[in-house]
Amino acid sequence: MDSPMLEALDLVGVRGERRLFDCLNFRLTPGDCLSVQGENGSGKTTLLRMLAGLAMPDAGKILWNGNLLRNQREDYQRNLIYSGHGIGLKEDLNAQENLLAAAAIAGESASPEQAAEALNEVGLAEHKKLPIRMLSQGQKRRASLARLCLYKRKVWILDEPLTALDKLGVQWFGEMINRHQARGGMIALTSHQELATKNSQFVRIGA
Ligand SMILES: Nc1ncnc2c1ncn2[C@@H]1O[C@H](COP(=O)(O)OP(=O)(O)OP(=O)(O)O)[C@@H](O)[C@H]1O
Repeated sequence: MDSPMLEALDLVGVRGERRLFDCLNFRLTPGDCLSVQGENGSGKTTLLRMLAGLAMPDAGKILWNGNLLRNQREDYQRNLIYSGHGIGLKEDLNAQENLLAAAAIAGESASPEQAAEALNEVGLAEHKKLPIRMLSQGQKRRASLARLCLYKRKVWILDEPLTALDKLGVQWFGEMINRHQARGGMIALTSHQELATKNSQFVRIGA
């Protein structure tokens, strides 16, 4: 297999009594962005968690490079950044410490200088030494997204990455997405806000 590929084949998601989505089919190759759309509670997070290898499909398959994702989760995780609904930061650590801890857990070697540079990129140059609990919601979101600048992974799965970002933040994030696509990265994301992306595929779930 020459280039990476993430594929869903007849994917089904069931929660409780509800069939959230049924027989979804899509394929992401380098430069592609999948935008998952739907109302609150329609199953977007459920789908993204499946694509991140964090939840099992109820039927159908997810393939990574042509093989079942569940049989190669470790390899897949090394290619993935998953950003969930929450910000996933430790409130008592500062942004730089959080970023270095996240990198260590992800098996990435990152120096304090590189972490500081990533935080500069997301506009937190002045705030990187403050405990997360002292940051605004938008600043926390930026600190959480700094991982995308710090380590290079092929697949970004992002659940509501725009939450709490201001206009400039949304613009900056859009540019980052474009750069990732131009480098051959793949993205699956959901957002209740408009985000202009290139090479987008749209999946709408729910009614
Ligand atoms: N473990 C579970 N057991 C039962 N129902 C669940 C479980 N997990 C999620 N659900 C339900 O599945 C539905 C889809 O949830 P999900 O979080 O995927 O929606 P969403 O589209 O991401 O919503 P939002 O836009 O509000 O973030 C919801 O009705 C939720 O209550």
